[in-house]
Amino acid sequence: MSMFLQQCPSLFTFPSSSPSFSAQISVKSTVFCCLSPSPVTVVNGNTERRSSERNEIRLGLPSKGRMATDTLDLLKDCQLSVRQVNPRQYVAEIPQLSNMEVWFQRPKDIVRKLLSGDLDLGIVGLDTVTEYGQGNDDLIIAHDALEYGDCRLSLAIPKYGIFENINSLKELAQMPQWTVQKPLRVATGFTYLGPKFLKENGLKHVTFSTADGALEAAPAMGIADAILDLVSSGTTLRENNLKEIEGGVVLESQAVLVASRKSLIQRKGVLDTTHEILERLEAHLRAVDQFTVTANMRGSSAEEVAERVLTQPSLSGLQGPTVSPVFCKRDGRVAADYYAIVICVPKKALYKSVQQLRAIGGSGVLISPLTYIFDEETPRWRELLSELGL
Ligand SMILES: Nc1ncnc2c1ncn2[C@@H]1O[C@H](COP(=O)(O)OP(=O)(O)OP(=O)(O)O)[C@@H](O)[C@H]1O
Ligand SMILES: O=P(O)(O)OC[C@H]1O[C@H](OP(=O)(O)OP(=O)(O)O)[C@H](O)[C@@H]1O
Ligand SMILES: [Mg+2]
Repeated sequence: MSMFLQQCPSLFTFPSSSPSFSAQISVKSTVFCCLSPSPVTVVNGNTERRSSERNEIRLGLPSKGRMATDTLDLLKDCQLSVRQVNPRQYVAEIPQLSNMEVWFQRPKDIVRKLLSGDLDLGIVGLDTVTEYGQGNDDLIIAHDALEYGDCRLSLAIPKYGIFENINSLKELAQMPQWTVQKPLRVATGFTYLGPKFLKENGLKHVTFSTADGALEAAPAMGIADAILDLVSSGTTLRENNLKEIEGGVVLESQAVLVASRKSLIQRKGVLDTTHEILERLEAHLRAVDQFTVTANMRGSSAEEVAERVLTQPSLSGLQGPTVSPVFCKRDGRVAADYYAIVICVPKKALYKSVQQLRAIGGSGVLISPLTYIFDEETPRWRELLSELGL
């Protein structure tokens, strides 16, 4: 059967039974159409083979785009380096984690494949999980703050024309211009979250169009009145004469570790592997921007030195200072005139800490970066178990 590429305009109505909300999504996209009279079902994920037939644990990582490198860097920093034979090969391994397959996929496909049971774990932006997960209960955010890929999904309108004095979502909603015949036209790649957000915020007459990128051009091209897209530095909006408005942020996003509830509960080894990944992520992320500071201090006893250290606000460390005697031999006798103190200090307080140490008699200050901070328990592991009812 021959297949050909064709422009297929299609019209989706907003998935709502509410008659007051007249949103429609008109989607013009390039799709594969089949020369067959019978309808074709297209799925992104498992069809025939049962996902439970495999034994390996599968982690989906972004194959390209701005998340790809940062994800590999984070895993490397957690001593979970991904070993990829060559960059065009989509399967890889993490030698530290036995029975683990890494699959490189586009972020949206990671979410789809978690839902279809073809992946067990994934790292993507929260925006992608929320958009493509569509509130599906099978997706669990195991780590919600991997500290990269920061951006927000936000509504933006032109700075000029009828929008010149419009600065909030409320003002936008109250503009008399939007009617059934002439609705507010919003361009967005977020065709689930966009309509949901605007409906929840009382915008009644809205239509949506979509494109795969460069949405910021839509208002100037006359295609849309507003756009709903990701914003990070705000440069793209500014350069295209657009502005964000108060109340227009749909969600704040960053990279997250997401898991399939079914896999966590049913697939052997997934829960243990998730525990290990979570432990390493939390220990590493807690240690980022923290330094160990050691210094010597003259004193009469460990308690006296500790008291002096604790008079300084930047020197309390994680659980208070560690103070240990430094022994030396004097006149044939072993004595401790000096004490070594060890504290953990955040980068931004580093210089202040050194100043405070010196002020109370500290000398020989040594500073080294921290790799991990392992707590007694990983808070997110507790939360995950409780989410799973375990
Ligand atoms: N400007 C940005 N600053 C920071 N993070 C961003 C920014 N834009 C997107 N992201 C994050 O990176 C993720 C991937 O974005 P990226 O642009 O690489 O791929 P994409 O837009 O999903 O695909 P495409 O290659 O089709 O543009 C987004 O889902 C979001 O979480
Ligand atoms: O606030 P800023 O720092 O300017 O970033 C925002 C831009 O980044 C993303 O686009 P991307 O670079 O991914 O291009 P795309 O439109 O092709 O996806 C997003 O869609 C915005 O256009
Ligand atoms: Mg993009």
